[in-house]
Amino acid sequence: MSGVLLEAGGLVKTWQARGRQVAALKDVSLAVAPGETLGLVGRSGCGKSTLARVLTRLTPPQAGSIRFRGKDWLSLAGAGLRAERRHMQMVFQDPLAAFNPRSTVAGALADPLRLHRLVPRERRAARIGELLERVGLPAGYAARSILNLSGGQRQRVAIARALACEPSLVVLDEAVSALDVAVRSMILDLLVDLQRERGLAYIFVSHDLAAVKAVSHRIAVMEAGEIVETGPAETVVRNPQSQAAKDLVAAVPRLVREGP
Ligand SMILES: Nc1ncnc2c1ncn2[C@@H]1O[C@H](COP(=O)(O)OP(=O)(O)OP(=O)(O)O)[C@@H](O)[C@H]1O
Repeated sequence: MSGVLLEAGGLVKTWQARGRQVAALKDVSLAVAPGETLGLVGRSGCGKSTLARVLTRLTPPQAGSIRFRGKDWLSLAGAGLRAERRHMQMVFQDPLAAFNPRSTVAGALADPLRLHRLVPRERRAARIGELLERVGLPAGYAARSILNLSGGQRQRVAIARALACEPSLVVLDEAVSALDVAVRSMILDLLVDLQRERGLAYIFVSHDLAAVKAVSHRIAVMEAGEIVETGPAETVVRNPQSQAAKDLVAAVPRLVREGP
């Protein structure tokens, strides 16, 4: 893990809501190395999703800079942006919202392969089968409707779709929060395996410190639109410095705090 894959500085995002201004990001800076997982944790409303959306360019910030893979990410446009986008993928809490619900699994996975011309047409079906098997689903699931999958299976398809793009960074926003505990730990194991295998970096956004600690190398703690603490995951959990981190740590079971 050397060098910097993503570097954001001075991000500011203020939402306008019914005549009111909400400062969701006040002056946020962070960096992620290749192959690293940065956990982003904080209580509801602190600005985590806004930060994920700004980093993935779903929402423009009012100020700040982002360098990704050595390029000025916020100034890319047109074909340059389309080409670069595949390197940063996002997985949301509710994958149904990210898929066309009328699509089959194969359709959902074929889109990025076609769009980014990643495999020739005649190899597409085989690649879809490989991707499904890699995330722990039978290749035969390709023919199923997205609607006929469980939440955990849908999240596996969302991960497969991100992988199809061969990204360097995947931003996961509450990606396991809606899953039951057993499925959640299987998906977390899958994410860690994929990272080891492919050198992927993750930004893992969650309000759940236990899940964040399970996968993160470093943790950034957010509070009211600011990152108030960043450090190695073990250090933040064992010896939190900010009040926000102390509150999060106090809310998780002792076993998680003290680790194996
Ligand atoms: N599209 C929007 N329009 C107006 N205000 C918004 C919008 N999105 C977020 N906000 C506001 O910005 C603040 C930060 O919200 P955000 O969703 O980023 O926080 P969060 O930490 O991800 O919270 P949660 O875990 O509850 O999703 C909140 O006060 C929220 O109400």
